[in-house]
Amino acid sequence: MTTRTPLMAGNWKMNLNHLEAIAHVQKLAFALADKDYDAVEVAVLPPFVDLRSVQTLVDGDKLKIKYGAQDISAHDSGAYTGEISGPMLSKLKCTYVAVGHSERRQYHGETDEICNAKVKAAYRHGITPILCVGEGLDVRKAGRQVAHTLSQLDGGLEGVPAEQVESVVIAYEPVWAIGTGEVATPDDAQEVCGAIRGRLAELYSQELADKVRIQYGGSVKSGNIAAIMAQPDVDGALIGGAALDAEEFVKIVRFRDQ
Ligand SMILES: O=C(CO)COP(=O)(O)O
Repeated sequence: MTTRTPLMAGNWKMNLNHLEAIAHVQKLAFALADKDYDAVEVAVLPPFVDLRSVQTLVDGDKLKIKYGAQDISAHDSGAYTGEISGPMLSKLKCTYVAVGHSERRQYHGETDEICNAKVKAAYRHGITPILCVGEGLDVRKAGRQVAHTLSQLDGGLEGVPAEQVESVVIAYEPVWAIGTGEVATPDDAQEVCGAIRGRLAELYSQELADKVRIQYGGSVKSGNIAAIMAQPDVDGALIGGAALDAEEFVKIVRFRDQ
């Protein structure tokens, strides 16, 4: 059985300008100790305009915090007004990029095909995609959460070779649990995260599936993270609101102490 280092990633969404970003990362760096990073990988996903400031801070102070973007263009350059490309993100040394967050799917019409092109764009430029999947409330009520989420997984990874997929991060974020305070139960999280690993084993191999980190996201807080992390197929969290409070985020990183 492969040991997977949990990944705690803060998705700041459209919060914190570049000055606030510096102050926030400094707070995290001050609070986190070397031993925290031995047990957990810590990452932040700030808005695009903050990335240069975060990079300068992380590089200059040799911080162990990783960072990445919240989106990537499927295209590498050209007439795509408002888009940010893989080459731009890799030049800023982004480790991660979120792909297909439910807010992008919902408000920006991102389909599985678009997400798939973005996953491929990330890999073309050495950036690890965090592919976000998860069902809305109607699908959950109909009991179709596993089928729905696996079809987003299939669509997002279509044609991506095993040597790339083994490094992918999958974030299971049930839409009804995002920003609502309505956290999925640990069993709900395990049901779908376990099914995702099962599908990866079917599509690729058990060995590959055992390497892939699967995060849970949706109203994660210091008070519920330990129970979620106790599930065998949950390898970290994608944290929205609670990641904007440095103290709370550090407590989540230290979930073993909760
Ligand atoms: O969407 C999320 C992270 O990507 C979850 O957001 P909340 O933690 O605010 O529910």
